[in-house]
Amino acid sequence: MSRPLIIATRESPLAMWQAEFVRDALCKAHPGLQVELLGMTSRGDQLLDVPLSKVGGKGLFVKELETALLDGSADIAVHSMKDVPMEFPEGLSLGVICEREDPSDAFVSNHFDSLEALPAGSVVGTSSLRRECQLRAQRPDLSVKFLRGNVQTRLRKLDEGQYDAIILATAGLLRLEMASRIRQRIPVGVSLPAGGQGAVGIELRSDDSSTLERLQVLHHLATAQRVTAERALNRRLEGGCQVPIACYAEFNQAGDLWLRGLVGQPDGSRLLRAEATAPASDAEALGISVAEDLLAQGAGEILAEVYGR
Ligand SMILES: NCc1[nH]cc(CCC(=O)O)c1CC(=O)O
Repeated sequence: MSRPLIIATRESPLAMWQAEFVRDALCKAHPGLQVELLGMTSRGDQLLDVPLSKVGGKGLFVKELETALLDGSADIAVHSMKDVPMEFPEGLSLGVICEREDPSDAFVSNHFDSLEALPAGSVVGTSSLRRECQLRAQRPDLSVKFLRGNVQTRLRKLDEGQYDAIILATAGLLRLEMASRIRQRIPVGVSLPAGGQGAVGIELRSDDSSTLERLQVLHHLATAQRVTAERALNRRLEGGCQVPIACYAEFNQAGDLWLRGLVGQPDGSRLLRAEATAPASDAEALGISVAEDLLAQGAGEILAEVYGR
């Protein structure tokens, strides 16, 4: 019997769901293949004290899941694409991108049906500058309050009455079987999502071609092309998910990629928007050109101010 394929995963409910989804799909596609989960308790955004110089890189730090991939204790790591940094440690790469779930932001409230229905002065919870700047631009009469924690923690804070409404990713709620919590899927034109939102990606050792081959059944080309354009925009703007940058690519009726991007002042006083279309084969160039359009409008100053805080 061949040795099992091991998935390194964080132990939050959403991370576990995604790892189990990949495990189940692999087991179904490859009868007889054993797939095991290796849970890692520490938080994903905690950097380990393992300088990349040890594994051949320079000055970067790898996260715990990636350490497990590099030292061979696991074979793959499953990520929400919107949380995946642009650069990978040497020796690791993104193997496949799975089919995207609903990319929208969700309006969640125990008292109101939609963003539009919120009375003036309502308190809305989010910790995302991207959501905050778009919210404030449309509804300067609302009070946006910081909200942190995983999906469950955020919902608990809502239920305790600390907020009138909160904004979460629709995809996370659907995966956690909390669709009934969604009062409104906010149209992407109203709250432009984060690059990669709703898509799951799989990281593995770059030289592990047999695992990559097994993963191919999970690869979704159209999603990968869309996310490639979005990530190219983020990379050009040096953005992660801690910045007021939104971008979203979809296919238009002509079959081309249509990418919309946005950079906003967190207080909502200024929102820069740009968009363009290109064939999917030019996804990368499309992301760069929309980013450069935003930079030409002054995105650099907004981002420099945010990074400087
Ligand atoms: N930053 C946290 C995070 N990373 C991915 C998701 C949701 C699922 C997804 O986008 O795939 C969430 C929660 C949220 O933003 O509400």
